[in-house]
Amino acid sequence: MPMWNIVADENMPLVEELFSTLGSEQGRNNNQIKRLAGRHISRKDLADADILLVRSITSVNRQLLEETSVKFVGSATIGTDHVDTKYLAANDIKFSSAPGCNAQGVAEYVLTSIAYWAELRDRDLSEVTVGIIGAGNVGSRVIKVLERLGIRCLVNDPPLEDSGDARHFVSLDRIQQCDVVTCHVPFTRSGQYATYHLVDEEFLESMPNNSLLINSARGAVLDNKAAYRVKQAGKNIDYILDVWEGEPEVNVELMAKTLIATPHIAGYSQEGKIRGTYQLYQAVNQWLGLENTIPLNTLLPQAPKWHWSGLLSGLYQSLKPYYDIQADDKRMRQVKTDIRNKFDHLRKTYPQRLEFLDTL
Ligand SMILES: NC(=O)C1=CN([C@@H]2O[C@H](COP(=O)(O)OP(=O)(O)OC[C@H]3O[C@@H](n4cnc5c(N)ncnc54)[C@H](O)[C@@H]3O)[C@@H](O)[C@H]2O)C=CC1
Ligand SMILES: O=C(O)C(=O)[C@H](O)COP(=O)(O)O
Repeated sequence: MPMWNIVADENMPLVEELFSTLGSEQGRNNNQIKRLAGRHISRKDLADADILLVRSITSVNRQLLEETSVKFVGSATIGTDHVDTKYLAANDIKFSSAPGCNAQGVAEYVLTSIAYWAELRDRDLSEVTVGIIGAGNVGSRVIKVLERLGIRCLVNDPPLEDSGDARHFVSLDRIQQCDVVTCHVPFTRSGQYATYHLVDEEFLESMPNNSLLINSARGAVLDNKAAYRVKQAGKNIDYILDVWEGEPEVNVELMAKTLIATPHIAGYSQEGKIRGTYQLYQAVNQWLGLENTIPLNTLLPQAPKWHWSGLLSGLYQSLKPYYDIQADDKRMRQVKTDIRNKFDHLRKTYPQRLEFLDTL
């Protein structure tokens, strides 16, 4: 008789290794693990499930969970906009996500993006100012990396500023004037700090000529239609987009106008995915009052690290052997038709990528 019935997204690494013997120290084992495609997990699949482990493509809400036996939901992701946390709380279903798990992967994506843009547009990064919107786990890491290289950063984060965070923040209007803007906010539709279309037509029009906008937060933080219109009208601005409004749908007209287009893989380092599953293993253990018997460091790959040289000229070429963002862009552009149905496949078959920055 299995102890726990677990349903997990098929793209989550190490679930069997971490969860199949969970509870065995109490003489319980043989948990049953069912792996399913995240976008197709249905209420029927969860009829007898105790634990549901998802990634960002499963909408977790009443429609999915009502009349199921799920008692714990874990999302091996930073973002939680796919989860109706109010519904879970009201129905006594424990929820845990994986804050910060892939923040380093995103920071490395952003660093590489900026380095690529600077090389292509012949920009001296010591004279460039980067505006960061959102200074949580990802944004803070981006700031650390860029400042360590001597690149000037300005930061906007009204929720943190209002909470009394002592760091120096600037207004969104000031961010609009930066040479590079990069978004690291959660997706929220309502409330004082809603981020839906935070970067809209007016914002893009206000950005200086020859500037760069990076969105690796959530698609709808950027008004995709407005981004297309602004570019179509002749504005001299570059876009590097990892996330798309309405994924797995992609606005292919906008994609054609990007400098780099990727299929929501900014955080897809091997380590980031492993940390995501591991954080859920820790959370389930805590929920059950069990010890974490498997240490994280036994699961992480030992990746070669890039040497911080402090040299900004030639930065992209020095990073490229560690992370080739142009190859990611090429994979996405090779999809000529029906990208909606190929988006998940691009992500599922994403080549192994290792983190290349040492401890920050
Ligand atoms: N493309 C990818 O592969 C990945 C994307 N993400 C996205 O990045 C987002 C940010 O991740 P973390 O930094 O780890 O989250 P976090 O929760 O640590 O930080 C988010 C920050 O945004 C700030 N914020 C909220 N509303 C804001 C607003 N209206 N204006 C300015 N700042 C605002 C918050 O105060 C907070 O400091 C996630 O919610 C997720 O959507 C995260 C990981 C991977
Ligand atoms: O952690 C997040 O937030 C992300 O955006 C993830 O990188 C998304 O990856 P999937 O959960 O969609 O595989």
